[in-house]
Amino acid sequence: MVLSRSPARRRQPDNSSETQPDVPGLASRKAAAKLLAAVVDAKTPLDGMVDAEHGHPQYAALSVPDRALVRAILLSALRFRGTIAQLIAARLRDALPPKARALEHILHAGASQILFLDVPDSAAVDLAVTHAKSDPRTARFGGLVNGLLRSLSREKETALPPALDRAEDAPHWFRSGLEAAYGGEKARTILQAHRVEAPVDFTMRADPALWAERLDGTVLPNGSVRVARLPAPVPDLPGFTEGAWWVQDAAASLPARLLGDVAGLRVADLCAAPGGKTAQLALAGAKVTAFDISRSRLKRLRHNLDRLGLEAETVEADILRHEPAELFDAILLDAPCSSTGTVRRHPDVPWTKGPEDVAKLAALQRRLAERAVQFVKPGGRVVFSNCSLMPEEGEDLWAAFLREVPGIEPEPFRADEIEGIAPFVTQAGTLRTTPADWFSSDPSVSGLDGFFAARFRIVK
Ligand SMILES: C[S@@+](CC[C@H](N)C(=O)[O-])C[C@H]1O[C@@H](n2cnc3c(N)ncnc32)[C@H](O)[C@@H]1O
Repeated sequence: MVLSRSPARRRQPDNSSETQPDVPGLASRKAAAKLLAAVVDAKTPLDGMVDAEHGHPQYAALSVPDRALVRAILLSALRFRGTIAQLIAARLRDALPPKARALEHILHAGASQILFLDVPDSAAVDLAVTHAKSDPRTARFGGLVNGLLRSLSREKETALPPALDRAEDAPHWFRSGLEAAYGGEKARTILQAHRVEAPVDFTMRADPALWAERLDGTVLPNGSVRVARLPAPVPDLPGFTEGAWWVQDAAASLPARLLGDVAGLRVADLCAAPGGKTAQLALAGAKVTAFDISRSRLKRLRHNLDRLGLEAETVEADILRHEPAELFDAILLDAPCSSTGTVRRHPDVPWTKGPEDVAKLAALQRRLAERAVQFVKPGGRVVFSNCSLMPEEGEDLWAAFLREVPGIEPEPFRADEIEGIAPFVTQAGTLRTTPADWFSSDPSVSGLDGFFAARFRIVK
């Protein structure tokens, strides 16, 4: 079915939803389209907008179940953005005009529900139509929204599988970056993994086997426990209140361990919040000082450590300016990055970031890594890490750092340092994980966050 846009009508737009605020389900659909616009058009990260306390007002005004629905609509709309765009385009005679942004977001939010969510198609269509009619920018497209989404609902069984095969669900800059870094085949596996919600990994204070049983998970080679889908919100799971574990992707648990035996050492965690790696270092017996530039994130770190019954000194500071009173025995620098390694959890990342952000963040990381050198005693170790998949923030940055920064020498990782890491240790002795790693026949328990890590020692 091919639809064309209906001609503009003279009559005033129907603002019925403004005057009928209690059309059930309408507020959540409006919030979904609004937040989709904020991500795609204004490049606003989703996390802040769906924050329980400080989220977008339209989101914050919703009930808890409606918020969950909005998040689900957005996650699918972003994970399958190319597929949805292709299925919409196939049902239009003319491409949507570039200015029809509001209409595009209503269609994408509606299609996300019809194709990927357990929402009755009729409700998804009717609410999208009501939404379109209620907005002066889209009021005249009510008929188009109705026809297009109904056609999608009728034809989805046959239309979706080939569209999934054909469509590219990531923007060009991101796909080409992955292809250049990992080659076509691995890039495709990574992009495929990005369509599936990541499993949840836990780092245990002790006894992973016992907790794997209690949480209905499995113990991974590195000792993390993996659960495909949580049966309840994290604070309601067994072990939360007593601080038996914390949520941490298995790949994110590796950098702190690659500092080696830190028992009794003074260790600085230079970009520490919210504190997953600080907790590991404290648990391993280090005397940890956790630095972070963000007061609110440090507050979260302290809250997390309190729950876990672990201790660390916390310092709110910009480490580009801060001068340590005393040098440390070892440093962990888990630097701010493009977060392109966490797309399974944050499918907005490829749409809110671009190559210019990667370049800026790589430059910042280089400055932070140079500062790290100033925090550590001669002979001390530094592990640098981040959750980016882009070599500009990883392998390339590391090669330039080694060439250009005096007074350091690399300390390559060994394949047997931590059980299970052998496949991730590169020829250069760095660590590289991707969502295509630890891939099994069941995608819901496969993959790792994308991480880069490297280690050096101060020789001055
Ligand atoms: C990737 S996150 C760290 C995650 C943390 N290591 C963990 O495992 O939970 C990066 C952190 O760096 C902090 N940060 C960014 N620039 C900084 C700076 N100049 N000085 C100190 N902290 C900084 C951010 O506030 C953020 O909390």
